[in-house]
Amino acid sequence: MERALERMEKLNRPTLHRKKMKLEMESSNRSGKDVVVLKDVSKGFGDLQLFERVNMHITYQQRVAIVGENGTGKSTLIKLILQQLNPDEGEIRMGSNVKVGYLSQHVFSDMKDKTIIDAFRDEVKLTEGQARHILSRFLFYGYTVFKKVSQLSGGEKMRLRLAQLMYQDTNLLILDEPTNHLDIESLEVLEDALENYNGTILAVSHDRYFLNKLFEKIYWIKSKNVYCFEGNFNWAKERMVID
Ligand SMILES: Nc1ncnc2c1ncn2[C@@H]1O[C@H](COP(=O)(O)OP(=O)(O)OP(=O)(O)O)[C@@H](O)[C@H]1O
Repeated sequence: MERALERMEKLNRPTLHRKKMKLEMESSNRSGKDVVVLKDVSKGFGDLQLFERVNMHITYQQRVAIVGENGTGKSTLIKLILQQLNPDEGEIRMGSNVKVGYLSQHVFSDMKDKTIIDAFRDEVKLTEGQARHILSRFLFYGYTVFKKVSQLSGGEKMRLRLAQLMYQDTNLLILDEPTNHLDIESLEVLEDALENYNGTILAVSHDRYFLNKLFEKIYWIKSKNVYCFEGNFNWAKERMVID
């Protein structure tokens, strides 16, 4: 609540203090129209049945969010789509030429000793000058690019990972709770980047402001079912309460 108020105050300000980020996002090779299709998918762990006979259909350039109470299986659904887990039943299909970029909450565990610029250039082949120019758009100015990844806050790590994903050859971004623990400036960078992204976005989030601002289709997990709403989060919420 406090953070929501802080954000509203900031947004009501006539001018933002930082320079608006301008990204010419490359979603180079587009994917086919069908991006992710789930047909009658069921998944559980032992006695815990998470969902039964779930269907999903995500098409190119849709902004799709998965919501639901804690423990309903949102991250599990993402892991199924990423093929990190297998379904108990049903079929999961990725469309043609889908190139996934995944932003999880546990990034860079293997890159702790690298600097920001080295971690970025490991993933995106650019000269140092080009890399520094891009990193400044993600709020890493001047000598901050030489800071070690191990010293970064959660918000800084997210910005670095986002910078990598935006300049890699992806056309489907999968984001697991991307706004968790972010400061206001990092939230704005994230929102700007996603607004400008040319590909498809699939995110798990609890952040209502973020959900309403960016997403047009909601999959809501409740009581082992997944309900689909072609509208924003508030619209979906009204219908979930009525049903
Ligand atoms: N590999 C696993 N083995 C056994 N149980 C698991 C496994 N992964 C997840 N679970 C259980 O499945 C349930 C759903 O977990 P999941 O992380 O998908 O939920 P979630 O909706 O993403 O939750 P949250 O909103 O709290 O992040 C939880 O009870 C979790 O403990």
